[in-house]
Amino acid sequence: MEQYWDDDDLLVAAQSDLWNHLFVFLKSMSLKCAVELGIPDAIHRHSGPVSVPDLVAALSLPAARLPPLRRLMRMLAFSRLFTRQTSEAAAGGEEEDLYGLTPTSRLLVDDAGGRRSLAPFVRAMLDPVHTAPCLHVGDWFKAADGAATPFEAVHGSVIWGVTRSNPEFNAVFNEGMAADGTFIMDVIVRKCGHVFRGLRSLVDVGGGTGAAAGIVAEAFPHIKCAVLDLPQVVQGLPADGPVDFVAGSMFERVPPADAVMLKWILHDWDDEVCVRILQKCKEAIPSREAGGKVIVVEQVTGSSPEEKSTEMQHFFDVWMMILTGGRERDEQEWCKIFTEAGFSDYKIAATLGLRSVIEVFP
Ligand SMILES: C[S@@+](CC[C@H](N)C(=O)[O-])C[C@H]1O[C@@H](n2cnc3c(N)ncnc32)[C@H](O)[C@@H]1O
Ligand SMILES: COc1cc(-c2oc3cc(O)cc(O)c3c(=O)c2O)cc(OC)c1O
Repeated sequence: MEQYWDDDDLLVAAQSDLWNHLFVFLKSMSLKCAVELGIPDAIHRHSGPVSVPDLVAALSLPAARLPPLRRLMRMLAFSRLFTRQTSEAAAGGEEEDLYGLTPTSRLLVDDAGGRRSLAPFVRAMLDPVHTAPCLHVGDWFKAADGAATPFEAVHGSVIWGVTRSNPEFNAVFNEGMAADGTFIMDVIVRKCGHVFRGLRSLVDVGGGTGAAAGIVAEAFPHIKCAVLDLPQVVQGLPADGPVDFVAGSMFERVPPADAVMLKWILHDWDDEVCVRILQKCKEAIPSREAGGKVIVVEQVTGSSPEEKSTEMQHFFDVWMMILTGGRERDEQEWCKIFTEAGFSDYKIAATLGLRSVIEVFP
């Protein structure tokens, strides 16, 4: 230890690492700003790399914001959200950096009817309702008031209570989840459509505003698709579309179907509650021989050899700890929950990035 502190190179490297931990939040906050300003859309509309003066004009920003926008764009390009190239100076003019989209910022562009834009997801996750509890995790650890999560300690209610009492946040949250639902279900039906083949009906439990179920209905028109979610989520949604909406609670009754989908639901809850949810799902489906199954879309931690993915899995686990009191699980932990809920077998049908599609059989 002594030796370590005697090495100035290590000392300075440790300080740089500390700064990295300290200021990495500026990455999220600058991303939030870029989405709020609509920078990815503006670059897309320009159909080619764009200078900062052109961006200021396209976004109708005050001229005084030109120098700070240059600095923000330089940082975002360094973080690989945008590309940056220096243009030739026009005769007598100044050199201007030009900014373009990367595959990451392309995900934030609202085209094809907004289908693939993940901008609403960014808005939802970085909404102050979500970020405020992240600033109070230390207080929550020390408090003896019994709040189950930092979210509850700050907002005085679980997240589903806030979506009920705060219509603005309810809309932002549901739009964010729908953006992700459309994005990932498109990939799931392409990459592991066999999971849905042969089904006559499917109910997406906690399926939000029906984005994921809508993709299944579009890809497999013969499957009768329904969504069960809380009243504040499904009320007012169209009754004549490809998906039927049922207002209710998965703790009371799951509508009968060949398959139940649980996408990003179980990680919101502790093991005992997951078992109860799965038991309700099991009551809703026929036997395995008759085609019954539960389709779980969740992370299986430890399944990726990449350090970056593993870091993200830890982030998710802490995110769930802060917001819902849920957790991420490895394969053994999933297996235990499925078995305790009375299921006989499961199969990891595919792993797409950070999430896996798991078929769970009665
Ligand atoms: C994390 S979101 C996931 C939404 C969607 N499945 C997705 O992956 O985008 C959790 C969903 O569970 C719903 N939910 C929470 N409690 C519920 C309950 N008791 N019964 C039915 N849905 C519930 C929420 O309203 C929300 O839509
Ligand atoms: C679907 O991809 C992601 C989902 C989430 C996420 O975020 C929340 C936020 C919240 O207030 C309550 C919740 O129950 C959830 C979720 O269940 C949930 O899955 C977060 C992500 O990145 C941090 C996602 O990529």
